[in-house]
Amino acid sequence: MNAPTPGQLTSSLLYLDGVSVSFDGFKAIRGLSLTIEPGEMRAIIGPNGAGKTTMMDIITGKTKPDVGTVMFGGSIDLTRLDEAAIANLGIGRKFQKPTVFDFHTIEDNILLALKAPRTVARTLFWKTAAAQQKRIDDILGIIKLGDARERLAGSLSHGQKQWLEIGMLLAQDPKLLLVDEPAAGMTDGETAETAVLLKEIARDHSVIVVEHDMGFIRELGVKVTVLHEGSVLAEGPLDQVSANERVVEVYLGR
Ligand SMILES: Nc1ncnc2c1ncn2[C@@H]1O[C@H](COP(=O)(O)OP(=O)(O)OP(=O)(O)O)[C@@H](O)[C@H]1O
Repeated sequence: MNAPTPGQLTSSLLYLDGVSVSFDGFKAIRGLSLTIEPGEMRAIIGPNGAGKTTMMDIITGKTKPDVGTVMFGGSIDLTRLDEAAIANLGIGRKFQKPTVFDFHTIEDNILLALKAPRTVARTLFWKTAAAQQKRIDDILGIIKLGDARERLAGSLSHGQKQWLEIGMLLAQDPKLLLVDEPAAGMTDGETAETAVLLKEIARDHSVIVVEHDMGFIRELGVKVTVLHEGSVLAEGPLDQVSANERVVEVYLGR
């Protein structure tokens, strides 16, 4: 592959090439290459220890790669930026465990996220109360918690808390959302609703979802990347990667 060097343009929203990182001599990521196009939702699967979390840590700047290219928005070299600067560019991350403000209402949780300014431009944009309220209403509509807006976040089910946290991420208006195992611990009904929610969000955001729940991945209906031992083992539609012998051997057949 003719990898662009930092400073060169790529049309991909996110471009990883030849990325490696070691922890105490153990290579957790080895020669990882991955591209996400603008407006794409991608599912990432793979066995425990495949490097999924480490990959997310590299994208968000928590972990710096030893070698390799990590570019965002065509020309921004993420390896040179710290976590705060990367968040400011519009890369939002949702961890597995929901971290909402339990003693605030659902509406106030969204308001707090909206008021945590990602950029100066956004602060100005939300200066009118009416614009702010419309944005809150829109987000509550997307996460289907409009009727529960006055309830304390602490009273929500695990699944609803996950949706609220996704709403708080949306309030930050990210270009790319990284979502780690959203369906873990959810009921079947909540899992199905979460797939609908992510598909709606993916209409105007790029999304990377890490999941183990294959039924959920099937619902998403997007391209799947299988990670194994820190690099891409297979990539393509779910049916195609599910039929791959190596994928069955290292992951699906277990
Ligand atoms: N800070 C660290 N120090 C040492 N080893 C690490 C560190 N972070 C990750 N690793 C190792 O790197 C490998 C990849 O881990 P990672 O958590 O990225 O995998 P994963 O695909 O997210 O797994 P899971 O599905 O269990 O969450 C594992 O073997 C892990 O033990």
